[in-house]
Amino acid sequence: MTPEQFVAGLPKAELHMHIEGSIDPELFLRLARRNGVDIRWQTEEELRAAYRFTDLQDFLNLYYDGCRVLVQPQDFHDVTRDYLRRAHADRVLHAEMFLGVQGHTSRAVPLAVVMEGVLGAMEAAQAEDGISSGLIVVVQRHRSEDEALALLDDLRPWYDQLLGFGLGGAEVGNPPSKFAGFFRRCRERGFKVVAHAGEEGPAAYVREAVELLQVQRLDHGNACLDDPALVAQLAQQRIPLTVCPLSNLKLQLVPSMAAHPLRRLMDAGLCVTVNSDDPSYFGGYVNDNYLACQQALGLGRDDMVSLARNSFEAAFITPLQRSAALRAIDAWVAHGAEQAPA
Ligand SMILES: Nc1ncnc2[nH]cnc12
Ligand SMILES: [Zn+2]
Repeated sequence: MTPEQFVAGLPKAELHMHIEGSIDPELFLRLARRNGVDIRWQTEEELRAAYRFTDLQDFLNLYYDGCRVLVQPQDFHDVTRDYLRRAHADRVLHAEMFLGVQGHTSRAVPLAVVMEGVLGAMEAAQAEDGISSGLIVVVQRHRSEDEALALLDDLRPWYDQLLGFGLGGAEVGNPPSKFAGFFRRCRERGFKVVAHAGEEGPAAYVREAVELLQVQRLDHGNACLDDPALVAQLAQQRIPLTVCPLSNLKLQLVPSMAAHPLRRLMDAGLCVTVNSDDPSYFGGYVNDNYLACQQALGLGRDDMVSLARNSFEAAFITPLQRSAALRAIDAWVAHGAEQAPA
């Protein structure tokens, strides 16, 4: 069995992807036409060529602009349903998805349009493909904490259908401490909390996310390696990292995949997971990310199995879901061993 076949059949969870980052070029053009939205590109090739970024802000400028093609509930439904179909094809059993609601409400798209479209697609994916999913609302860190608090109240009608809250957007200059009150209120209301930290920002931001925001998971977290005491703390508390290798490469945070810190994070004893972040902008879905690491960092089957097991340890799922997923991994590993050349 080739590494491609092994990864393709390996049961996994994806825990770090942005719904708005999964509009593939074909859907993007279709939605722009459907809604009469003026865009700069006419063909899928032109769009793909535009997906070259110098840093996170350069990417975010294009990404927020791209959100303009999402207008009606059906648009939010289509992009979510397409992603979950694609994830199911990568043998993702469970996906936790980020939704950047403020990128839509700030364009006067009603909250109900966004939420009903996305939640309907999650139900359809569960019914049709058996893939489970959870929704995490990410607030934009360049906006104020008051805006985040207002959004938390506005989302009250959907509390039962939300997993939790996260923090995304332009990291440097917008430290986690800016949102300490918001995260406290999210926790008081019983939500899971996660935050992007240490993607472009320093180890000090990772520490703030853990100590001030009390996150249950770190999104990226790569910069923790600059602070050995912090690494020891993350390992001891078993706070998972949702690492996004192709994203880091495309945003020029690492010079090559061979230089990616994934292996060092794993060797430090951290609960590391592999994810796609914004798959259509960064040129790869979750299995592409596993394979890029496997090839550049020489990961063996055991490493890939560890990453998949970690994804279910880190997921916000029930113990029953977790044990079923771990059994599915064991079954695939046993099957893989039977298929191995003598
Ligand atoms: N890689 C990323 N970092 C921060 N915010 C984001 N929103 C979408 N993708 C993001
Ligand atoms: Zn992200």
